[in-house]
Amino acid sequence: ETVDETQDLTDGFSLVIDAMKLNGIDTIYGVPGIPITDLGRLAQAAGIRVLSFRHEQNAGYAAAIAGFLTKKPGVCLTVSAPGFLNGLTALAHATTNCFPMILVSGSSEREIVDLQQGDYEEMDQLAIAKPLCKAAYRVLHAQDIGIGLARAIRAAVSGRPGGVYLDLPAKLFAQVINADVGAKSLVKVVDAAPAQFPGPAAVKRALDVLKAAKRPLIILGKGAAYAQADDAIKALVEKSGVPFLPMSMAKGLLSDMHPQCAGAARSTVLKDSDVVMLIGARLNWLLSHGKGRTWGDAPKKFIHVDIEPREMDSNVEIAAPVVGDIGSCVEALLDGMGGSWPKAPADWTGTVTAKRDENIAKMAPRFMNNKSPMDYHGALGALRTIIKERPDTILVNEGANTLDLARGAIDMYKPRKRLDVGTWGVMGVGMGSAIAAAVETGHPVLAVEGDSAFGFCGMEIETICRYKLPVCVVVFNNDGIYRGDGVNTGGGSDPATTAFVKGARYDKMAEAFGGVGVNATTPDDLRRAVNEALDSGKPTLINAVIDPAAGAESGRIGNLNPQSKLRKK
Ligand SMILES: Cc1ncc(Cn2c(C)c(CCOP(=O)(O)OP(=O)(O)O)sc2=O)c(N)n1
Ligand SMILES: Nc1ncnc2c1ncn2[C@@H]1O[C@H](COP(=O)(O)OP(=O)(O)O)[C@@H](O)[C@H]1O
Ligand SMILES: [Mg+2]
Repeated sequence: ETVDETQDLTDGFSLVIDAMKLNGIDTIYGVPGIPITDLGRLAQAAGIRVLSFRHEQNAGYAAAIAGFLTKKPGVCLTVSAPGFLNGLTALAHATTNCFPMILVSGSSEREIVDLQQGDYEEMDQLAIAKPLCKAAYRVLHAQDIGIGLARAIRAAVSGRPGGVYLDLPAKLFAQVINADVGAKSLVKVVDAAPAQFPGPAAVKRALDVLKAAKRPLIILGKGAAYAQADDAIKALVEKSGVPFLPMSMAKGLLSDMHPQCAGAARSTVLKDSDVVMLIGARLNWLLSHGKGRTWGDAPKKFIHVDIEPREMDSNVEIAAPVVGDIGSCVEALLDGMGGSWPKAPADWTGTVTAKRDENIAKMAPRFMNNKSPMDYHGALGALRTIIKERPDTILVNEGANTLDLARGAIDMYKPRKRLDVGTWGVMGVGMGSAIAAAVETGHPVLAVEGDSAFGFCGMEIETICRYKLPVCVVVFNNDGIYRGDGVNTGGGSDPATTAFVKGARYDKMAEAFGGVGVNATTPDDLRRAVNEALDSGKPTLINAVIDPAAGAESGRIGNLNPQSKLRKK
């Protein structure tokens, strides 16, 4: 395009910002630096909220969770090479968890990279990103920025949501074109995530299988939470009368207190059910691949509702695949059920409810203990009460024991209020998730972190203080990974490989940045400090002292760890 200098002009910086605003992208999570420092400044000046983090991985986790919460792609902006690489973990995490996110990274000049002539932060970022995300695009000309961003948005949210990489070489930003040419080049994406309806035959087949069930179960996954088809899902569960099992980030879709919730009877319903309807949940390692002891010997029939056709038969035969977006699929199932539908057999629902109530009663006393130093259940007893009293609070959770025990201990009452490590079990998602949850929803956030998990992202406490976000972080400090009483069997002076400084005071970190720091040694201390934080909305970091001997190696998944057979007893 020749540029007519007598006319209004625009440039790459402005076109990126205009394309984002045109498509409703109002927030960017990132870390400034060459070549995108000015892009961040100009975006902020143009009214986009630009949040600067201390490490790109946390900005990426924030963008991923923003995508999960809003169904619009969360945007993470990084510098080239090292910044891009730091963002990649989050991009791969978003893709694995089906969260829509766009990693936008500045990059080096193609001519120099492709001749490997040693550019500043030289790296072929597009090639490196491709295997780790849903789609990856690079834009070389200013007039292609509009279509480039449009493609990235559609790729992120359509079909199975996921991570997308958008590569913007440094030279692109200062390119100048005529403003009218620029304006015409922008694309406002129409219907980015089109409804995808299931075939009538698939719906009928699924309902026939469900109707014939003697011991049916519905499993709700984070895809069902993401779909924001809350009323339809509730209607399906209640019309069918089938017990439901929420996966971690689907908790609260229907309250954990709902009479059909089988969360506390998980082992029973997985083992004894004869028909299982999966809604936005994969039969991956979290559900033992649909095979083995967990699922008992009785033959099972699976109904699988998912937008990704290739997910069907991924692990076990699917008797009734229902492929489409969850909202459309659940509406179609409800229509197919017509006016009246036989409730799930009473002997089955009775068995499930009895088992659930028995397990809840067994656990109850453990949450009442007032031990000091606290054990997990004593500390969680304080927190579960607070979430029950404050159901709008968003709960962020990571760790091993801190994650596994909190998942079952803290009931959730509303959809998309529990944000945790997701499918990979990656440590370090906590602070980014907490920041995005506060920014995107305005609700107060309670982040319950193992001390090791917190260590991966703890520097973002400064970010939380800087933006004055209503985030209360509770570090379950058991002096280590899994436990704090490990021993260096080599007899040297080094501590055990899983140990941390004994009696560390994480709360003092908050004071460094003007936040509130509290050291809590009893459940009452913890309850008081969290309530004060949630009432004040002030950034707060609570060091909850947990008994170093209270945890189990790798929480609930120790069986995944290979053990040496030759190890001396
Ligand atoms: C990025 C990363 N590194 C390491 C791990 C391995 N890992 C690690 C390091 C965990 C931390 C557990 O310690 P914690 O202090 O966070 O929790 P508890 O001590 O309460 O169990 S849980 C876990 O799977 C991981 N999942 N992700
Ligand atoms: N809008 C949607 N409609 C249908 N399926 C969806 C939608 N969004 C995500 N999914 C699907 O939801 C599933 C989420 O599964 P998973 O991450 O394993 O959940 P969980 O770990 O909670 O069981 C993925 O297979 C994904 O394709
Ligand atoms: Mg720990």
